[in-house]
Amino acid sequence: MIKVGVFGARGRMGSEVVKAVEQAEDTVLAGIADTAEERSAVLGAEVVVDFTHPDAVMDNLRWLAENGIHAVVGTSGFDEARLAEVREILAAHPGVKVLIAPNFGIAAVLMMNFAAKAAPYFESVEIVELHHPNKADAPSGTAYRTAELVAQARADAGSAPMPDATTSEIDGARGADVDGVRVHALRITGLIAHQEVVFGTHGETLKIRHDSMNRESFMPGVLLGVRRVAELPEQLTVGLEPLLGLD
Ligand SMILES: NC(=O)C1=CN([C@@H]2O[C@H](COP(=O)(O)OP(=O)(O)OC[C@H]3O[C@@H](n4cnc5c(N)ncnc54)[C@H](OP(=O)(O)O)[C@@H]3O)[C@@H](O)[C@H]2O)C=CC1
Ligand SMILES: O=C(O)C1=N[C@H](C(=O)O)C[C@H](O)C1
Repeated sequence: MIKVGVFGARGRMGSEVVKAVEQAEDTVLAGIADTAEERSAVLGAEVVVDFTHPDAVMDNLRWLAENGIHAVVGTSGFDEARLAEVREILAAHPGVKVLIAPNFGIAAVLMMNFAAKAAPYFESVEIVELHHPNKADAPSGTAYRTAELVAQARADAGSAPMPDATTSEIDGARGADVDGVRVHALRITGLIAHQEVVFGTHGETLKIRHDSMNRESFMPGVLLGVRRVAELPEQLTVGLEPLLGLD
C-alpha cells in the first residue's frame, strides 16, 4: 500500500483526491492538511498530493523535500522561474521526486499533445480557456502550458510570426501573450474546466477542444502519478506525458 497525504484536502480537487485514495486498492490515506500549520499531519506519507493555491505550493514543496516526501502536484502557477526554484530545492534533497502536472485529465494531456503536433501546419493559433468563476488564477496552467508547447513547436519548425494587423485595442482585448501565443480566459458560472485551441490557415481552420465534465475525471491521472512518482527517472517531471508514453 502506498501511504498518501493530501494538501488542500477540503478543497474542490483535494476532496476528490481523498475519496480516490480511500477507494483505490493500493493506496491508503496517511494524513490531510488544509493549512500550512496542519502539514505535520502527513508525516509518515510516502507521497503527498498538492491541490492548494499558487501562493502556497512553493512553500509546501520546500517543506515536503525537507521531510523526504515525494510530491504529486496539480496546483497551477508554474512558470520557468518557479520550475527552476523547484529544481534548486530538489538538488539539496536527492532522494525526493516531484511530478507537476498542469492537467491530470488524460484527454487534456492528449489535447495539449495534439495541439503541439498541429502547430507547425497553421499560420495562426490562439487559445481560449473557460473555467468556473472560483478559479484563483488566469490564464489556467493548462492554457499556459499549451501555449508554451505550441510556441516551441512553431519555433522548432521555423514558423513565421502570426499575422495580426491590430494597431488599436482596448487593454486585454487580444488576451495575454504567452511566448507569442494569445490566450483568452473566460470565467463562467456552471462550467468546470474547458479549453479550445483554434488554428487557422488559408481556407481551413482546426479547433481542438477539451471539456472536463466533473472533477472525478482528473483522478485516474492523479493515481497514476501517485503510483509512479517514486520511480520517475528525473527528480522533477513536468506533465503526465512520459507516464502515458507520449513524446
Ligand atoms: N492539474 C490539474 O489537473 C488541476 C489543477 N487544479 C489546480 O489545483 C488548485 C486548487 O484548485 P481547487 O481545488 O479548485 O481550489 P480550492 O480553493 O477548492 O482548494 C484549495 C484548498 O487548498 C487549501 N489550502 C490553501 N493553502 C494551503 C496550504 N498551505 N496547505 C494546505 N492546504 C492549503 C485551501 O484552504 P482555504 O480555502 O481555507 O484557503 C482549499 O481548501 C488550483 O491551482 C487549480 O488550478 C484544479 C483542477 C485540476
Ligand atoms: O482551477 C481549475 O479548475 C483547473 N485548474 C487547472 C489549470 O489551471 O489548468 C487544470 C484544469 O484546467 C482545472
